[in-house]
Amino acid sequence: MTVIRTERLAKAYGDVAALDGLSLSVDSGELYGLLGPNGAGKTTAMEVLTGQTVADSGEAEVLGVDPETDPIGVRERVGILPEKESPPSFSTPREYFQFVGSVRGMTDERVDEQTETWAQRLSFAEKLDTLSTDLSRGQQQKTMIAGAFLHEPEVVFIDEPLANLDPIVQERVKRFLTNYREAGNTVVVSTHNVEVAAELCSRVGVVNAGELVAEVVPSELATDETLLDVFIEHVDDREEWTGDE
Ligand SMILES: Nc1ncnc2c1ncn2[C@@H]1O[C@H](COP(=O)(O)OP(=O)(O)OP(=O)(O)O)[C@@H](O)[C@H]1O
Repeated sequence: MTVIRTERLAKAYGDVAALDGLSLSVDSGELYGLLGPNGAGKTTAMEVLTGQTVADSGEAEVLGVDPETDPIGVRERVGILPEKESPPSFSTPREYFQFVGSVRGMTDERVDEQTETWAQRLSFAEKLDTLSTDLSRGQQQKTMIAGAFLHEPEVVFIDEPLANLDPIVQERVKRFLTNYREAGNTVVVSTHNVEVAAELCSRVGVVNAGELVAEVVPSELATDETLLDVFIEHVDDREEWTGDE
């Protein structure tokens, strides 16, 4: 069943075309990767799909809801991990989870349960009552990840989820995401990390200059081909510095 769909989405910021005819479709139970270079339009696509910004033209639908006409309806039903945001500096992770829980209509008991579960999953129980401003960047990221999944939404949008996490926690988050999808939920992950996309995603959409330029099922790649090969084939058309002098 299709749970996320975009049709010829376009959005410009001044003369920059952030989205330029993006069409894609994601089924329930997929861990779908949006893979693209810096500035490809991944974050803008996630923002349109979660009702945080409006496209200039084209269509978008999440769980049958149009994020342009009913942005609150979409946000009620999905989890979101934005790329650049941190938990509010004046609150502790526990308070942030209580806030998320109240917005998401969770009972206090469920919030407490989930707070303990996530603190254990990501090893930050001793930081639950520390002001966010005094947390490390990775501890803030753990708080944001837990916040996105706290109410166990059936669709979750996550932007660079592994940023700032140590390798052990990265592995735990990857395993969690795989289990979450295997339980029938849908996750869209935006990244420019090819290895993460290849390892984690059931399907990857390569986005370049605001359009979908390729789709790949990593497990079906030929043995002599990698996701990086596909990425470079479709994206590396810029005559830029290669790293050699
Ligand atoms: N609020 C904004 N105002 C002006 N330009 C913007 C704005 N947001 C995005 N852009 C531009 O739109 C383009 C797409 O940006 P976007 O953040 O969607 O890319 P991205 O694929 O998520 O990139 P990255 O991987 O670097 O995070 C870029 O050229 C960016 O500079």
